[in-house]
Amino acid sequence: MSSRDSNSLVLTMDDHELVADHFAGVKVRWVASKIANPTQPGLYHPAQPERRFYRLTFHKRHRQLITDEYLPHVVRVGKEIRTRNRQRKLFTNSPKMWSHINFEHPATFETMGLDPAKKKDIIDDLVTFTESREFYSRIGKAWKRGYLLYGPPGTGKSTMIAAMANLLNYDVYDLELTAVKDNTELRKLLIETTSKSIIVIEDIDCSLDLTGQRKKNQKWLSDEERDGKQTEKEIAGGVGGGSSRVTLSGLLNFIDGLWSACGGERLIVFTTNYVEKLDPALIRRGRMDKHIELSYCSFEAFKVLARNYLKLDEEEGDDHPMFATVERLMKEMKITPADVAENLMPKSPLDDADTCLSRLILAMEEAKEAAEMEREVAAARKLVEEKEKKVVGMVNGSPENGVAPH
Ligand SMILES: Nc1ncnc2c1ncn2[C@@H]1O[C@H](COP(=O)(O)OP(=O)(O)OP(=O)(O)O)[C@@H](O)[C@H]1O
Repeated sequence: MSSRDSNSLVLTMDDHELVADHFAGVKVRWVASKIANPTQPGLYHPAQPERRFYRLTFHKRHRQLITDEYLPHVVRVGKEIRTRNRQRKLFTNSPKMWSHINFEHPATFETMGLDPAKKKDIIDDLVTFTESREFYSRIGKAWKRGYLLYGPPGTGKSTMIAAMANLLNYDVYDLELTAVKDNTELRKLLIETTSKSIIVIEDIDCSLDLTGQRKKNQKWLSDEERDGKQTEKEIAGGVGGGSSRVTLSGLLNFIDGLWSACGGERLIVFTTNYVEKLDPALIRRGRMDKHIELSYCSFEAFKVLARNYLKLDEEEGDDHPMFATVERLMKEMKITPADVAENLMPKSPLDDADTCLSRLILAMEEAKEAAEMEREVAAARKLVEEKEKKVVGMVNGSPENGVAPH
């Protein structure tokens, strides 16, 4: 039997069935029982459901152990199982409210092309976070952690968020800031998020005007605001374009104050392709606790992808004859994990590992040539520009720019 919105099996006990359990060397017995409701259904008394319960029996000398340790243990493990089995959700914000679909992204850290040491560091950090409820409460900090994922497009930022959610069994709230009307709406949406969730703001550099300056394109400002009746500070950092007026300060307030007060186990993840564009206030430690750079594919990361995509066995997976060429090329040019993945993907049922690796090598060689060509063109252009400057300098007679005519 499966629960309403989950694919996992749910086992139940039959009436009067007995199940034995052992805890700290003590044997206990659970029996499923029920009591029929004594009231007869009638016109004014609709039929009441029977009362179902579990009877626990154990030797009386273990009473303290059972009440102090065993029962809390059962409750805790039960909650863990429920969390593990529940169907997770992907929420997106349509105007004013969250709507959701089932979250079924298959990415895991195992399948991610990432250096093993970096992978371990991130997994350890996440697992430590989830196990630190008491630590956070002892030091008086809200049980939350901020991650900043940055790097070029196609390096796995979104994939990593899915892997995080799958590792921790969290829901994902994908917050599109440009669809949020103002700070009040932002606050409302964030209060509605539940515990054990990841709140994601992708491409944060595109979502907020993080320079703290007014954007030139201020279509969303009313005439009053444009006339300066609202202070510069109030609107600074508002979302450009669209009709959103979420501000940087609104977002910071939420991260520091309100959200912290919500309690519960939450991660917030920002992603960006341009970390240097972000306001330092937004990403300082304490707000974004862990900064993770996702970059071009390393040889170690390639090996993970190759093993997964090409179904290489253990031996081949580490030392295929074509790997040496890939390793050499990776030192000479940059390729994103997304491009590696795309080239390793079989394009026909006849494609075997060698075909896919040859395709990758060809793509890398072509990209390397194109990059070299681009470099040569750029160098030639620079040379021409410098020569032009010199000529202009000579014509103008400026000693700084060229040789002054006598
Ligand atoms: N490190 C990786 N490991 C495995 N697959 C990856 C990795 N990086 C990228 N991919 C593959 O490339 C595709 C695009 O990756 P993803 O969307 O995660 O990149 P991104 O960094 O979020 O890009 P963008 O900045 O454009 O949003 C994914 O569907 C995935 O299949």
